[in-house]
Amino acid sequence: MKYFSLQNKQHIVSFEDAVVQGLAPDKGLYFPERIPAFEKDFLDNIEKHNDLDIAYTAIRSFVGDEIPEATLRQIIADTLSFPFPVQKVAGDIYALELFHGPTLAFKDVGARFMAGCLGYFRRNDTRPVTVLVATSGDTGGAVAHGFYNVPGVRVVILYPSGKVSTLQEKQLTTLNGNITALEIAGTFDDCQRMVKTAFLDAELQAHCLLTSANSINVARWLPQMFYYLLAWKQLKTSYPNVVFSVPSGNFGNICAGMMAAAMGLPVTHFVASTNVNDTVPRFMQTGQYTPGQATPTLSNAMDVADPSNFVRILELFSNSLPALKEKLTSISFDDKATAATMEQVWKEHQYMLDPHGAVGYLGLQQYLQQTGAGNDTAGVFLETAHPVKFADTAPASLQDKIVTPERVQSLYALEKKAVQLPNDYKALKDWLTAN
Ligand SMILES: N[C@@H](CCOP(=O)(O)O)C(=O)O
Repeated sequence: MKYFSLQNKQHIVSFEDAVVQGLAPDKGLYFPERIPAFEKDFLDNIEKHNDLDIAYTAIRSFVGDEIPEATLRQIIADTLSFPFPVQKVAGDIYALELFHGPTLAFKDVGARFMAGCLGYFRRNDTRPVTVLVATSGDTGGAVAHGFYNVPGVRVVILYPSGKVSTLQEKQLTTLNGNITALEIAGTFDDCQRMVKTAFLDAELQAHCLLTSANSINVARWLPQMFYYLLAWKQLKTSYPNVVFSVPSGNFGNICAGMMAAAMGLPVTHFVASTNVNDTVPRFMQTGQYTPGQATPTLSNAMDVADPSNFVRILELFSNSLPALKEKLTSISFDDKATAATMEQVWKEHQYMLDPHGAVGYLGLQQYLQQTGAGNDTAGVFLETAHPVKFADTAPASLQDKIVTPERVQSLYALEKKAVQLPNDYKALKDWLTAN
């Protein structure tokens, strides 16, 4: 499989180059040259396959022969070492729980898969690589954990000061070792812009080898397809149809699901549920893509005004808005609705939503009501993070009911270590050059 830059289709690279570079030199995201199709027999019998085989079947065409089968299978086994259960919440509504990994968010899958691929590609290379990553909350912790102590790799995480939760900040700032956190006086979009500018800076590139671990990197983006296949495996024998509602910020997760659908996974419809950072819902209505400034919300990991991966979604639909509308609906919800839904779902169904899951639940409910879907349709919202990550901003009535998983209990006592930087690319460049 080869990959082309979405800024210039003539710029074509291997999977390895796409992973190691992260972003094309023209700032374009890489996109696969062709969309492979799942075999009918595989989809018809998906429930008979184990999770590792499903993931291998989904990803192998994208990797081609650039990683030997046994190594790729091992990377997948290391990536998927925790469960991805579909939990019934009410009637035909299900939560696909993606928070059972080490950092309690769905980003663990992409971060671990990418760390495995990068480790393989750099096995004979002694030059250190710097993984540069921008986070609005969850990516940073997952990347820090996934790349912690990986030889020859140093991770630099940019996060918006005062805009991540207490636990998210602890996950980013307490590992130390090969992980450094830069606390930027700006928004996530500012952090993402600084990271993308660094990839275009030839002078900096000559000084240090840089790659990205945001979902702009194909090895972070594509393994997110696994969630949708693993959910379908659990639901297929009970439902002919499935609708996924995906809490969306940088749109990598939903874009991976839509890639799986383009490969043949029978998904009836996708709902991209956002908070008030509604660039995509507005685009779907008006055809105008006008990102403004991000607004801080309860679902902070989705506080993204200019989602990087939306161009990939457009590419999947040959940039046709009418074609995209056939498969995707996008709806935004404010914090008032989010908090009220968290309280209501707990009261009525004893299911503890996190704010991102609550936005996903709201989008699903609205879409199913509007379309009058019957009980032959499983409605699945993605529970992308554990509620404890947002315990400090959860409605007061829920705070003492949120259980802290053992694997993060010790984090609260650890000391935060972060370097404060202004919202200014030159400050980042100077820091990277000096360090
Ligand atoms: N929601 C993200 C923002 C970055 O998204 P990514 O999937 O492109 O890394 C976060 O939690 O940091």
